[in-house]
Amino acid sequence: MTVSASPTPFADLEDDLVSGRLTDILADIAEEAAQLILPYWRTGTPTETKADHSPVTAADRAAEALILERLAARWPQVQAVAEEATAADGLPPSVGEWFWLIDPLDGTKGFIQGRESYTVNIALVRGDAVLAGVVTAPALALTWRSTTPGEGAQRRAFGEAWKPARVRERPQDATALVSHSISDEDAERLAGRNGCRLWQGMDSSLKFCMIAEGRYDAYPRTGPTCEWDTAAGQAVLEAAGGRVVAEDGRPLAYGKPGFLNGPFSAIGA
Ligand SMILES: Nc1ncnc2c1ncn2[C@@H]1O[C@H](COP(=O)(O)O)[C@@H](OP(=O)(O)O)[C@H]1O
Ligand SMILES: [Mg+2]
Repeated sequence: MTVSASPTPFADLEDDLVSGRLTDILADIAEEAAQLILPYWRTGTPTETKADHSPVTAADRAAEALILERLAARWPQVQAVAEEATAADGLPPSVGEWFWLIDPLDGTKGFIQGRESYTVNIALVRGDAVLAGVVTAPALALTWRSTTPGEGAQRRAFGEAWKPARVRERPQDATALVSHSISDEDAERLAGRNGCRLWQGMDSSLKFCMIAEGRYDAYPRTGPTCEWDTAAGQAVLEAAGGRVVAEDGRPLAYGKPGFLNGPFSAIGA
């Protein structure tokens, strides 16, 4: 008698991950969300304030609803942890081995002020490690993704073919990216601590992608972020040859209490 192992509920998800189909599909979903967001940008869309005092708009909510619907249709077995659902309904009491981390609109403050660097983020986590991710910048019409594990990162302009994305060797005048929410003094200190003479402010997870494509060298962060702010960017940057390390020197881990990150440094080469 032959006994065949019954496939786990996650076998097709793993197949999609290993074949690279997963981030093909995630990229299409993120770009579809971008098309929902763009009509709200620079049109004076009303802003509400969430319980944590951070801003939210109808664009955040519409994009998240679309992403959750698309993910559930294709992979109904995978739990989703998403910024706006969490803000409305509270944190899930627990997560399974596999889960999505979704930030439908990262860099909302900049989005409201009409800046270009806001992003759509979808990442797949297994245990405490991020395995795959996609970041789309609607206003720039660009998407970055991790590919089959071990096969690098890619970037595409909307409607065009994927091209490889890779971190650069550190130049003489290495440049750090930092959040707009910190002071110039803190930016200079953090950049110096990461071996960068220069620094520039930028919103959202775009910072990870700019390092992943070899335009900048580091993104030090001491202020709090949520796991959905970093997971997709970390997957892209790691695939591109970079690292995102917590204070203990290990890769930034996921599924932590409250889905809250401590300080970290994202580093290119
Ligand atoms: N006190 C806090 N706790 C948790 N996350 C915070 C925070 N203050 C800022 N953030 C996160 O930092 C993100 C902005 O990062 P940056 O300054 O690099 O653009 C915000 O994402 P959203 O714009 O999605 O709310 C928000 O989630
Ligand atoms: Mg965010």
